Amino acid sequence: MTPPVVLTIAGSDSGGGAGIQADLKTFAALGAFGVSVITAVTAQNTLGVTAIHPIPIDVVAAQLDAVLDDFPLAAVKVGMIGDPAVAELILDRADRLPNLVVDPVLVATSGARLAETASVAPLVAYPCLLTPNRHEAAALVGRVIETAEEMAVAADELVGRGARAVVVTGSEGAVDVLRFDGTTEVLRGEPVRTENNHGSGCTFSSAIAVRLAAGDPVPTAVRNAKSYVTAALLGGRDWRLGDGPGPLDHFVF
Ligand SMILES: Nc1ncnc2c1ncn2[C@@H]1O[C@H](COP(=O)(O)OP(=O)(O)O)[C@@H](O)[C@H]1O
Ligand SMILES: Cc1ncc(COP(=O)(O)OP(=O)(O)O)c(N)n1
Repeated sequence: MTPPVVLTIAGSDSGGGAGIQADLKTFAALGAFGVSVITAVTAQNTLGVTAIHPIPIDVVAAQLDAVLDDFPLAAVKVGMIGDPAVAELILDRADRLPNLVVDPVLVATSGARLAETASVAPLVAYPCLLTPNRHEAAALVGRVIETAEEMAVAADELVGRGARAVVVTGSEGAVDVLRFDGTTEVLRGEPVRTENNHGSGCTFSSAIAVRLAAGDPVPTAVRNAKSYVTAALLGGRDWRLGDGPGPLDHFVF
């Protein structure tokens, strides 16, 4: 059977745990055929990021047009975009990008700055499904976010700016807050005690995109994606890949 095609527009992580590499593994694990547009190449491992090379905008546009000209897309995930011109490019082609999920990647867990807040701002006002973690949401709304109540207020504010749905993720505590269609849902997952959480945000947003491609309504897609991330965190809990926070086990099933 022909699988749904899901596109990731994101940066490459040479360490394989986050970015394009995590996205394509998630797509494959969940039954989608993955295609990709690389926005930046990072030299990265589990210990940190040592170099970032943005791909020239005409090459990013050429990749996107090559994909759009040949594949029927069922969903699109956007990760690290680095350059505001990439956000403008995505907005320019947005009517051909169904089920758009935007992870406004700003800072890696290792502390490296991957993008400026201004570079993702244009996409935040587009009716996509937005998946900031607490820190990214804080950067977007301009104040510190700690509690689930503060996550809910921030999600509501971001929906007010134009997003179709917003999930603010809470990392290790496994409490996420979804704001969609006028309602707020607090998702309480199983907190996994693990060092290996590199790429959890990329994996979560990619899994949402696959589930939307499969036809799940937004709340179901988010819940299913959260279950997948929990399973992948549990699967990789005891392995050692690199000396820092390692990747998830995307193929836990
Ligand atoms: N240790 C953990 N146990 C259970 N769920 C986790 C854990 N760490 C992250 N998650 C979940 O992973 C998903 C991605 O969130 P998060 O880690 O906050 O993203 P990011 O990598 O962008 O910081 C969310 O659903 C979050 O609740
Ligand atoms: C190339 C690239 N893109 C995104 C990230 C951030 O990924 P995320 O899933 O938020 O994971 P952590 O960095 O928080 O582990 C990245 N590091 N590299």
